[in-house]
Amino acid sequence: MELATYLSILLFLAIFLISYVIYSLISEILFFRSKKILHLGNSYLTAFYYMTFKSKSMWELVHVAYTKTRQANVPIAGNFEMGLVNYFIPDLTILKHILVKDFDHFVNRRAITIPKSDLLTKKMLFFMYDEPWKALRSKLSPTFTTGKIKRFFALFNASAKKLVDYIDAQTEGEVDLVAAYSKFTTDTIASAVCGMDSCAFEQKEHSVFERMGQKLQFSFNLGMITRFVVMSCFPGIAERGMTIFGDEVSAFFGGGIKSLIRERTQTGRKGNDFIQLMMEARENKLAKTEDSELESFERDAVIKGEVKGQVADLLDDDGIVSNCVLFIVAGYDTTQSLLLFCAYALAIHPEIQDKLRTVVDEGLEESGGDFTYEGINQMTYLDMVINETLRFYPPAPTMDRRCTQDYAVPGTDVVIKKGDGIMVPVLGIHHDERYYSEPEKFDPERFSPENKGKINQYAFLPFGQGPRNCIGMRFALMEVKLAIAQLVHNFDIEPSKRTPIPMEYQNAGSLMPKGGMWLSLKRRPGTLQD
Ligand code: HEM
Repeated sequence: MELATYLSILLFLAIFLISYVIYSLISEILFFRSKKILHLGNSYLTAFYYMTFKSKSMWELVHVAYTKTRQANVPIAGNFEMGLVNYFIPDLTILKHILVKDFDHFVNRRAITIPKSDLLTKKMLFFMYDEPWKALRSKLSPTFTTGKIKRFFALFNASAKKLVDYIDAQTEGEVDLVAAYSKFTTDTIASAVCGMDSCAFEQKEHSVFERMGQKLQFSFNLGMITRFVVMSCFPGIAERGMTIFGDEVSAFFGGGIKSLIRERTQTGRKGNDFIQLMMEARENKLAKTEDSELESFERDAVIKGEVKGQVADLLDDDGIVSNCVLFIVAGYDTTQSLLLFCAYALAIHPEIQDKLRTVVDEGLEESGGDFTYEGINQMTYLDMVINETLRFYPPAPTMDRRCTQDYAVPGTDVVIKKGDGIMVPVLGIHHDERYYSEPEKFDPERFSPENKGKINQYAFLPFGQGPRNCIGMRFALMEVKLAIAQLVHNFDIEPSKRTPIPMEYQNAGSLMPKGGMWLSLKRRPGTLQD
């Protein structure tokens, strides 16, 4: 091809692209203007501008959008995302309707359509819609009750002790807690979800489970973005064998979990893990939790009305594989994020750390020198510190829904159409001075027994709200409380030269520090675990 022809084609394509971008931008602006809704700007151009010229992460970008809505004092704003109308909702009354009261209009997430050939994700609760989601969620809820989580306590404690030894062996002044907590969450998840020993602490290099577990993370690399785009825009192509996490991971988890199910079915042997709980759930052997046992967060999560979906093939062996993998994915990054920011907050607030240590040490003595489930639950100040960390650094800074039936937003003229998306700006709400006085102050006292009743429940959304909330909350909180109790009991935590102050975030699926979480950890002499 001649150079001139080649250049003409390039020029034509460039003009076409620029015209398309301008056309899309104008249509987007006109769309929101006609509805009298604050337009947040084109999501791609805004992302490009802030990430390139202002070095902001995607989470700070969502915060910029939140500030815009606060300044304009509007209950709802919007933009387009991947061709989808996306409503950004900072108003707590509207959120209460969307997440709980009118949940039947917002049962689904904005999730992509998963190819039926992808073993690891095709039956994940997270990606399920409508009646099948309701059926599966109703089946899985009893696997996360207090009694079941209590059974995992000994596993969590064993992993927390390995964590202490691991950190102790590292201490050369400063430690990057990202690696330590990655091993800890891998270890707890491997044993609680699949009854496997991850060997994460035993090996200097990453163990196989750790390596495979890390490949299960949603990240914003080119490969994963491309797969998501193909799955969203060209589901037909995705159906020809495309998987989200790749074949090696599919073979590892798919093969391992299925052979465990087979072995248990043949021998009758039982395990203390989610595989076992799901096998019992599919045989209807798990008792339904009584309403009287539920806290308000869980009562709001109860699915109202008759559940029509059939669960039989959702929890077959493939279904157990998909949902084991979901628990590994959902519980890894989020839990690690909470642990990291809690350690960070304690390092930069020594007075809070001292108070927490006194509570933990006293509790430990009362329970005879080792942590117990009941003892950890009685540490009110530990609960307050974790809650304040979840407010200040929510591991999931946004969450979403998709509208399933046209919906007139109460108190406004806005009608959200079927198929439109909703974004809930959790991070922004958690730092809004309308709901928290001095929101930029890290203050666990907000969550003291006297004060916590004053917080609007829709202004505290670390685990979401309503029937689609986080099913693993109890699991995560117990695991994190134990690990933090072990940390403050065994170490003095201080900032080091490399500690990021102020904090900067990376572009990751959960809120994560940029460049690691370096802290100085000094072993306390005479600790009970010595
Ligand atoms: C600190 C740790 C965690 C945080 C902050 C967290 C947060 C969240 C949030 C915000 C959601 C969406 C809720 C909504 O849309 O209303 C969610 C969903 C979910 N989480 Fe968690 N999570 C954590 C740990 C876990 C763990 C340990 C598990 C499992 C063992 C888990 C399993 C799930 C599942 C299965 C869903 C989807 C529920 C559904 O679609 O019905 N999470 N989580």
